[in-house]
Amino acid sequence: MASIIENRSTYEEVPDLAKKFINEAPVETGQRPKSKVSRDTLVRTHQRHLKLLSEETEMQFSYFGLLRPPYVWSSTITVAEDETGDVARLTVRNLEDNVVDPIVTEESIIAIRQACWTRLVDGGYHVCVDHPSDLVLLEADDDLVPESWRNEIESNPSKDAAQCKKDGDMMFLKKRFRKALELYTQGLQLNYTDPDPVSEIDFYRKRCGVSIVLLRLDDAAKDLSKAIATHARSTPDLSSSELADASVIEDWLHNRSIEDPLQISSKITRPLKELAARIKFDIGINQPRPDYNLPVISSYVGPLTLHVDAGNYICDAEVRKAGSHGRGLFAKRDFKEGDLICAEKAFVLPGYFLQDRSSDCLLYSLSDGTAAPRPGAWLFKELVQKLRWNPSLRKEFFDLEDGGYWKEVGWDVTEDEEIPVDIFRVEYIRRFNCYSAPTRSSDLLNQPPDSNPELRTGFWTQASYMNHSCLPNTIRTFIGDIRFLRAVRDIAAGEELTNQYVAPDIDITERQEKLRTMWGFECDCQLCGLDGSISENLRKERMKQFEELKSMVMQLGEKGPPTITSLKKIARALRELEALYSPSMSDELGGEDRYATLPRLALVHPTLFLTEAWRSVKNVDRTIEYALKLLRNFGIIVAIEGNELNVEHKAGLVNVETVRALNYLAEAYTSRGEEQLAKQCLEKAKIWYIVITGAEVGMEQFFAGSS
Ligand SMILES: C[S@@+](CC[C@H](N)C(=O)[O-])C[C@H]1O[C@@H](n2cnc3c(N)ncnc32)[C@H](O)[C@@H]1O
Repeated sequence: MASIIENRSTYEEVPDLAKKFINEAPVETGQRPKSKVSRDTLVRTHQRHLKLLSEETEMQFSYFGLLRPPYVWSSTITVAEDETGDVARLTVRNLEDNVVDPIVTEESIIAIRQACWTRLVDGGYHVCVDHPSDLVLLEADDDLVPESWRNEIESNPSKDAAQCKKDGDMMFLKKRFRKALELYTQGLQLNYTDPDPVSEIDFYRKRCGVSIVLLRLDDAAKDLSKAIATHARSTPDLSSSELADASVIEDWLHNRSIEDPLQISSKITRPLKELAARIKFDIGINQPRPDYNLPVISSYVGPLTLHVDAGNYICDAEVRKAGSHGRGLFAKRDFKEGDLICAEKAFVLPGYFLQDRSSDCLLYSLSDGTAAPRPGAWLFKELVQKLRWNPSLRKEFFDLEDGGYWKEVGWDVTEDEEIPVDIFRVEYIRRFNCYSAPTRSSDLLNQPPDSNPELRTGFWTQASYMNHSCLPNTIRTFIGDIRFLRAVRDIAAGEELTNQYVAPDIDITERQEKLRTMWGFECDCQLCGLDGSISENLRKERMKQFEELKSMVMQLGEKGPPTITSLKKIARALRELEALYSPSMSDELGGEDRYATLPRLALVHPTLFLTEAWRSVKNVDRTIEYALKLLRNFGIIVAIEGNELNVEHKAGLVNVETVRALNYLAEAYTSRGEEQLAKQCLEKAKIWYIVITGAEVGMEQFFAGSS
């Protein structure tokens, strides 16, 4: 047990030092501290840190890293003493703490479960609480509070229920949400002594609103159920209805259905109805059909308005065993190219961009030395909090892939037991299953090729069951916090749905290395099977020629608009590289065209360059030739018979470049007067546009001038 004797400060330790202390810890485990820093020294140092933080200067401590204030997000550090007068630094990690609404305030009395000490370089000691539920704030009259401290504690002046409500409202306005909760709870207790249903409903409603803000959805659902049941019991028409039973309402709030068979929404007042809608949305509603007004959703989404009020449509895909790949997501019905297969709202999506390198927070894994910068750390923290406060959401989350962690260290949790929120397990699940997402996938189309698009990292539960393929049959896109999954080609019921975790590197060795280190597997898709079966010599030769071509292209780019001679030179070099994929030129391809329907990744970039270059010099025939080659190198085989365009891509990659290639073809066919072919190219390009952006939004501008 410890008492907070000094105001808070937050900062981080250098992870390597923390690791060193952990390694040395066994020698001192179970002992009382050997050396002590005096209370005065500790408080003085802490005050210096606080001053530095408030002055917003950079700090260089002997045992802390070079950091910028404020460090409120990852851990909270303060000074505490126990009843014997021993003083130590106290670090609490993963607490939903912030400066405006602090949890551990000055003079708080806390009990720590499984308190453990580590030694600091200045000889002082450090109590560390890793799991937020290991820290309990005690009330002044709690039996655990030492006798000697009780006399010093001022007792709370007694209030009546009306005063509690007023003070709670004030705290809510000041964003002191936890204090508001406390006051509403106190008010409710006082209300029991002199029951008044109107006041009771009001307290439950207010407490429910605060819990929603704090993402404590289970608590919010409990309070709203009680508010509705009290309302029903005190309304003559409803007093003997099912609405008077709070457990019926609670089940309805949790059942994820859009159905309302008891007409609960229409029988309650508007404020209660709005809270019910909020809770159901936040827990997750599943709708049976893929009907979304995408232009409207897209229009109000922005960096500060990521959260979309829409239900999930996830019912036409199911989780099943996927052979050696563990579990996977499978189509429950046939889908046509371009169809929406799933739409899912994020379980958690914090607002930080991955590019935000001002790392005032780092999530450091002492076990494998990996470090996640601020957006990853923030995602982890929000996951911990959401799971901690909402036991109803845990089963779904903890069923996900954790790389075998829980199997190794965990135990069987029975149905009636609460699943523990093991923070290491949360972190493993985060690492294997998070996705990066733009605000809107269509925004990415307008960015220059080498720009660094603004992405966030978030977590979608159903998406977490999807396995990777370098030649996927679906593409995921985002509008705000909703993830859409569309079919790249026709998919039959029962087929596994795959997507690309990352775009494949040209070289198979690099490709597999990335998948192995980040997700612990090697890809066995058709392309990896073939690329992996050819000799190292041929692979190296391809890469060598690719690099040479790339530098030719770059040099040309620096010299201004290309000349016809220079383009012909690059086209010659490209033919040599093409030969390395051709059956006739290579014994090891065995005379067979093994790449006949597969992407030839090393050829993609030079072909793209030549397509755009021929278009820029207005050579229509060459533009058509190279646009078709570009599609072919992405594994998309286009056959033209008369006026008919036939596009086959069972193992092809659809992306912005292939949409552009079709657009260039449409343009070129139009200028040759082959309107029918142009129309078919454009129709296909428009379907693929929706596949790669999620919606038709922005399509007109993208294709402007080519129809
Ligand atoms: C996002 S989860 C996908 C769902 C996972 N298969 C499961 O059973 O929960 C990612 C993990 O799935 C496995 N995985 C995904 N794609 C795979 C593939 N192409 N081959 C083998 N394993 C794969 C890897 O273990 C990876 O870490």
